[in-house]
Amino acid sequence: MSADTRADEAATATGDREVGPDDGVLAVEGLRKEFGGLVAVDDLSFAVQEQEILGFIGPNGAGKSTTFNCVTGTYPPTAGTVWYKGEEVTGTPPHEMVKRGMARTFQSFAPLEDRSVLKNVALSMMEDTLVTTDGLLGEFRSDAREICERVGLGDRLHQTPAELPHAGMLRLELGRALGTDPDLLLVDEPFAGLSGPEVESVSELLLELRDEGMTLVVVDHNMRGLLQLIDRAIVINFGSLLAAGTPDEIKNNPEVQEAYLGGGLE
Ligand SMILES: Nc1ncnc2c1ncn2[C@@H]1O[C@H](COP(=O)(O)OP(=O)(O)OP(=O)(O)O)[C@@H](O)[C@H]1O
Repeated sequence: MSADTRADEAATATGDREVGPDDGVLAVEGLRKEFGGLVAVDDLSFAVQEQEILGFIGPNGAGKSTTFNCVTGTYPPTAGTVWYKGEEVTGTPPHEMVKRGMARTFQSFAPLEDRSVLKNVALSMMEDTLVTTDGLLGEFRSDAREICERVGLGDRLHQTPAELPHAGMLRLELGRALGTDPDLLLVDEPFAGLSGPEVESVSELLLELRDEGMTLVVVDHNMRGLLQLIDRAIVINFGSLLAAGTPDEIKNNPEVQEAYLGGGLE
């Protein structure tokens, strides 16, 4: 990353400069989301560069999921602008954002419980196809199998979600998102409940996706896992931007340490 880009990002992070449509593959300016009297996200601006892995960090209730929900069209923002690939997409509904190449995973898994792993992934690939017969699903089956293998579920194709261990559910959630063939993937807590080796394995998969051209935004509470994975992070607290920088800059930022852990980021 050039010194100019870094300086620009620093200016953005401190609110010295407005974010615009050309600032990244995803650009967000002045995002605000209110729920009744509660301000969950307050004047948040950031940009995500193509093919980077951006960490999205903040304590519980900081507004991370709400930001994801506003960016992906699940919630209409109260104010602010979202651009994706240079086009304004503020308030565009989720199915339209998926068509434009943006996918997300959820903290709470919602696969179709009565369908196999393979069918769950195949169904995510069908987009607007309004047919759910096994015959039509068959067209998607070989690509779905490849995705299942990719996310480490190649030996569990015919199991139902209920038969999967926690890490398997997480992999299925990733598989269902990959089934939509995204250019930008927002990943909500990919490491939650995973063992050390599982964190490493999921990290490797996310890095591979990035190396193949995908852009990723990743939220997680596992700071150690996250800081090893990401190129850059933004930190929010009480819905507002607190800091932006490289993993080292984030680790050494006293405000971040204070807000996130009450000092001492490991
Ligand atoms: N649908 C909603 N209705 C009302 N309040 C909401 C809603 N969604 C989120 N909030 C509130 O908005 C604030 C931000 O929540 P959000 O889930 O975005 O935080 P978060 O950073 O993702 O937290 P966590 O790490 O615990 O998932 C919280 O105070 C939360 O209670």
